[in-house]
Amino acid sequence: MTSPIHVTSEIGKLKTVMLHRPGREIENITPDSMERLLFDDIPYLPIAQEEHDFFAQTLRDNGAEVIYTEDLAAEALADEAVRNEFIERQVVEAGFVAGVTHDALVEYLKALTPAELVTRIYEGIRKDDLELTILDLAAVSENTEWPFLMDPLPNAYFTRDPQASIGDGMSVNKMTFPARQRESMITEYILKYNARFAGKVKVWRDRNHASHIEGGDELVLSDHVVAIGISQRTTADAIQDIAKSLFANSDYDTVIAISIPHNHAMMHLDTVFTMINYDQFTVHPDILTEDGKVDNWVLHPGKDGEVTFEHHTDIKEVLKKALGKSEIDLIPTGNGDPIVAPREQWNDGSNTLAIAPGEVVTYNRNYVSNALLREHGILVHEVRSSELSRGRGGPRCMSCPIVREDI
Ligand SMILES: NC(=[NH2+])NCCC[C@H](N)C(=O)O
Repeated sequence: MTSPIHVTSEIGKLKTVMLHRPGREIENITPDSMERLLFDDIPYLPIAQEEHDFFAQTLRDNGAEVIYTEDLAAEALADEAVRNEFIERQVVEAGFVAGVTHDALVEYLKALTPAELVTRIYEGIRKDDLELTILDLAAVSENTEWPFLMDPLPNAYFTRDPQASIGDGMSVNKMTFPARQRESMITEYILKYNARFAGKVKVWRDRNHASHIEGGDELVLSDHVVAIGISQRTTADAIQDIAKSLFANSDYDTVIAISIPHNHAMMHLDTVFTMINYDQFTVHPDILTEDGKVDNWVLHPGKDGEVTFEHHTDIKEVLKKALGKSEIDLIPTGNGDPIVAPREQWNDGSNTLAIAPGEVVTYNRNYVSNALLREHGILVHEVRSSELSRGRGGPRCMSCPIVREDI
């Protein structure tokens, strides 16, 4: 069985990548819901779509096949029984376990075609989409001011996070905030029922867990080393859990767990640290102490399926050893300037997507970081970023590599 997924590094030439084109879900954000929906502003959709199309075209122009979650999901949900099960689970996870509202939502969604269903799940379902009469007590308590019964999923264009390709398999993630949790159910159905993936993909860890992990924290450094952020979104126990599964079922034998601040600006490891070449990384200076240290733990297979772990602080030394390099070049976001670095990090200046060793896609607005990358010999393709950046994610967040060439 050859897997349709193959990602053994962050930097191997990108062959297939999964994106989601932002849709009307973006317009279903309001000032009141913004924080809960994990946005800092409301992007202007037509421009966000133009910017996203430009991003997709940049990837295609450089040899990548671009596939869209919305298309994969619609294909996966072609069968009526599968679709009905998906609808039931989406409605339950949106908080309607039974009762009048549950039934009305299920009925409404069942009348849609697969493509419409997927679009509506992303956009959210408003009360006034349904003809609802309040007939039971549960429906009375569900009748809040908020116009949506099922919230929009505006973060879906950050396809990096609900799942992560590692080697020939995936981790399908239990996400941290309710605003995003239903996103990874879409991945689950794609892997299970889309002909491209069905029956061919190993799942290292599924979404049926209490502890959470998100793809922005999962960095594939080589064919046997992954780095995972201990962050606002990824817990240490989830890391230990996926490490055990990788050690038991794959060629991975090293997990470097890197501790980063738990805040919105740096919600994932890939907002402060990315791999861009065999021996080059971007790093936001604020995660390092003055002498360049950061708490990290190196996990290896132990006895009886357990894992061993050692504490380190010298990340350069850890990377050198894990990757077998004599030097590691850490390139600071915003050239380490105390104003430029946090400004450019906020707009994802550290969130570079490597499309080949030493070749990256970045947002054009982070011009100080981009100039520095070029000085360090990196080939930089800039993409437009006025609206997309308002969701607090950059080129790495907006892409889920499915196939990369081995390095
Ligand atoms: N891989 C990433 N850094 N993703 C960024 C996700 C941003 C999104 N608004 C969230 O808070 O979830």
